[in-house]
Amino acid sequence: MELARVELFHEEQKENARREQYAVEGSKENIIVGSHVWVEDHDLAWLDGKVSKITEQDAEIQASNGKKVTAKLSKIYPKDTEAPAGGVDDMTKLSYLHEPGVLENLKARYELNEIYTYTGNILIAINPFQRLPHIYDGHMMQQYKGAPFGELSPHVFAVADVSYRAMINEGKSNSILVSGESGAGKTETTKMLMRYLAFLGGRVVTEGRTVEQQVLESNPVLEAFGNAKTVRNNNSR
Ligand SMILES: Nc1ncnc2c1ncn2[C@@H]1O[C@H](COP(=O)(O)OP(=O)(O)OP(=O)(O)O)[C@@H](O)[C@H]1O
Repeated sequence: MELARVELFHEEQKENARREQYAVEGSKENIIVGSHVWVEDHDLAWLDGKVSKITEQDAEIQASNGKKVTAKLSKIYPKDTEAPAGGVDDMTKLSYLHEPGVLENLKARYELNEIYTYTGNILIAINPFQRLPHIYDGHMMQQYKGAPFGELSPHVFAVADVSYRAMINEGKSNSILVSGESGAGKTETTKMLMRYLAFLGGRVVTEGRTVEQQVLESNPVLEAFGNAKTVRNNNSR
């Protein structure tokens, strides 16, 4: 799973953007025989299962794939059995904000082609490795225009919109930070941000073409400089 994280920075929101993450490790207080848990797995990253026995600091887990695993209590994490099957659109709604819980939520959404998920006002984007034109078309841009943040499904347009509005209303500079490993989708995400910002502000026509057209047409030229094919990305910059 390739992840890109889009962070929105705004003077007053800088602190909020760094929401404290907490991990709920297993202990004798929150894990008993019969508890549903996550345990690390060499091949699958995380396996879910049910605790069948507890001895001193260890737990024996009957995993859902049939494996029997023994792990330290501090290395297992409680699983929320009531989490919605399709995941939640904001990770702050999860009962347990730990790695397996977060990954399971992103996986559930990805399987439904929901590539965007919020964690507060941070947007997590998962590379779909396929074109999803319907989520970036003109109708979609129109929908996000002026919509309060969090009202519509998580989207890169929502991040661009709130940033643009803050700049206009408060007259302050705003930055959007796009981070992620090679091939995660930073360039594609940035293109969508630029397209949306150009859509909002680029209606002035000069020499027969709108600023929107001119900004977007400059993209392939800029991409041509320093472009390379790497193991992780055919279009790396
Ligand atoms: N939102 C998306 N929709 C469709 N395809 C995407 C999307 N995001 C990424 N991709 C696909 O993944 C490929 C790699 O993405 P991209 O070039 O944006 O990665 P990157 O994070 O900028 O990588 P690098 O750091 O190596 O430059 C794209 O060429 C595209 O095929």
